[in-house]
Amino acid sequence: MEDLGLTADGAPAHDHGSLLRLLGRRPRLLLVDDQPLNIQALYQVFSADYQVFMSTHASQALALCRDRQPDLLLLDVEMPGMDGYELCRELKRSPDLRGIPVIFVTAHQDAEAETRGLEAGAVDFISKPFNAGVVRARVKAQLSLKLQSDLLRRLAFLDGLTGLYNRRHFDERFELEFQRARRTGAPLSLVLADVDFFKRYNDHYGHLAGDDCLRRVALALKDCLKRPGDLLSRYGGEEFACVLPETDLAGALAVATGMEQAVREQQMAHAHSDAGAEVTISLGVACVQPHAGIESAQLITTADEQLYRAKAQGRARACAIQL
Ligand SMILES: Nc1nc2c(ncn2[C@@H]2O[C@H](COP(=O)(O)OP(=O)(O)OP(=O)(O)O)[C@@H](O)[C@H]2O)c(=O)[nH]1
Repeated sequence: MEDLGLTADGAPAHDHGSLLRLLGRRPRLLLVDDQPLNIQALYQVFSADYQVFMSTHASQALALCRDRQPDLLLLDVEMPGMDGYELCRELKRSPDLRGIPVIFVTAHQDAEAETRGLEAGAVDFISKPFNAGVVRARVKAQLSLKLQSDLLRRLAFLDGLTGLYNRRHFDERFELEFQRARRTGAPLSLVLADVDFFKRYNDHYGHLAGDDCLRRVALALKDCLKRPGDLLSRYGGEEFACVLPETDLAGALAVATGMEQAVREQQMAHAHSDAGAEVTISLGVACVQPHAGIESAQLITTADEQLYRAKAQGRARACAIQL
């Protein structure tokens, strides 16, 4: 199961080591200074622990931010063309880039320059000539804050039990995919899956075993998805939703059938199911080629009706319909 970055007491990880472990790669640092010698000095401080990118022009640095998504920016103030303040303001205006913390490293020592930098959106201000230990410690402190805020943002969209995306994220992405499909004319499919006789499972095996069962179902479902655009989420208690962009009815039904099989193959004993000796799921599939006269909610209602039909027909199966 995916590491959600939670400590034993359920709080998000906050120490630098755990945050780096969760990041799973070396942090990316962008150095921007029009003087190559200054860049070189900073490079020597950071190259052992960071993946370092360098730029001597603010406009080039902006493009690098888009391409490489650095975790932190060390920025000089004085540069020909766009200066550091402007670059910082530009970053903070961009929804995709404003999360990158900026630290100014500058020969300016006065409070006015520092205030300007902080007002432009920087998180810290270091005067040159710098002390290597101090710069390293300040970068580490700001990087920890940035990684922790990334982690919190991620957790806000994840389900704590299964590690899948939660309902909130599903709602957002589903609407987005629906609008995208309406623009492109591509088919969009939705699969709703529900564990059969799960109340009886909980009653017989206990709630903790029920939780384990949901985790295993989640993993089995996840393994059935191969395309990067597919989105699986925990939709409700024992219900899962899967959005399949650019997927027609036949494709979606194939995915749903694979999911039904994958869960059955887990062979989790269910002594009180009328659908078999093991845990099974029922699935409802709906596909639409969105057009002006149709709302996203209709796709959900229709998939739900198909799920109901699968339950009524004896469970452990998928029912599908084209809208
Ligand atoms: N262990 C556990 N149980 C949950 C969780 N969320 C929902 N449930 C339980 O899931 C059960 C769902 O029961 P029902 O909606 O009656 O459906 P069902 O028993 O699966 O029956 P059918 O859907 O008709 O096959 C309820 O008992 C909920 O308490 C959870 O996070 N963990």
